[in-house]
Amino acid sequence: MASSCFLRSILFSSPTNLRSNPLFAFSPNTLTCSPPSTASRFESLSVSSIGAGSSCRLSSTRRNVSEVRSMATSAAEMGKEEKKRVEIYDLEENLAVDLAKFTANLSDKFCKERGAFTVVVSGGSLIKSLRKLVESPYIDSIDWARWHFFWVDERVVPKHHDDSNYKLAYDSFLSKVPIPPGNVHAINESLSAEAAADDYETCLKHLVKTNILRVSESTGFPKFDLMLLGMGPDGHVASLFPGHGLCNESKKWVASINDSPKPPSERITFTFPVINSSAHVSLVVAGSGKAEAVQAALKKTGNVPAGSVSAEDELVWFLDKPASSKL
Ligand SMILES: O=C1O[C@H](COP(=O)(O)O)[C@@H](O)[C@H](O)[C@H]1O
Repeated sequence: MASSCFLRSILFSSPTNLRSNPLFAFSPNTLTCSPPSTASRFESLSVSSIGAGSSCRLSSTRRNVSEVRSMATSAAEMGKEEKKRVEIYDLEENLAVDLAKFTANLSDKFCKERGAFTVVVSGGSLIKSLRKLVESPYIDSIDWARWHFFWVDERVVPKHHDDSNYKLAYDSFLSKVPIPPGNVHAINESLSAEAAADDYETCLKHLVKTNILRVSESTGFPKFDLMLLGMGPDGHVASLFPGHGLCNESKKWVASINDSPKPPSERITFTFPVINSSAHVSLVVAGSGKAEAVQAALKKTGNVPAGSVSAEDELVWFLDKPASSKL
């Protein structure tokens, strides 16, 4: 029962980032120098065309307010770019191996540092990409008792329904790992979408009070340790769809949507301020059908919600080769 409240090229936009050196194996916490993982096979791609990556020069000249504001915006954008990297894998199988390693490393770090690990997942294809985590060595080495598990979005359908993101995660992930049931924070699907969103937000606020969930010092929104997200072929993330007004929600933590362009129409979703206040975010995308949306998000050739995703500490795009084919 869930809790009641309900390459190898590592493509960095910052050329100065140490991790752009392929000698630094994937190790988000320690940056230890070791040979790249043999499990993943990458190909080399050039980096310069992805992301802003431009340098910002400041001079002692007096500037007017709008100049200063625009410099601040560019600096903020640059900061986001520096926290972003893109990993491209020949095979989705290798992507899944590294995604498990990445998640296990963060689990280890946060469980040791703060005694809890707050993890958010999306529905869709992401769940299949988490399959290596429920295998050896991770199944036995991860401190599952300290995990707190959330959904970035949910469809307002019964938990046993095929459209339920809870069911998807339960069938292939939660049923296989010993996360305490009270740490699995599912939505209350017996409520209306609006009430379920409010209820989930109340649940998050309670977890903030009890120090399970941190709050971002810079935004005041909850700061999850890790958000694992998929992306739709139209570039949507969570239930934030292209052109939908919810993409601009700036106050709510959790919002409801009754007109989702992708069925089912009734859903609840974390808002962008919550997603982007996370410490670590991974966007996991596979398949050629998503190549255009990946291009739009990373090369800014279009305006898709995935292009607005950022993280306070680190955003990593995990792509397979077909998904990266238009970069
Ligand atoms: O409807 C949804 O779609 C997205 C993307 O799904 P995918 O199968 O194309 O990866 C998913 O991330 C989201 O959680 C879900 O509700």
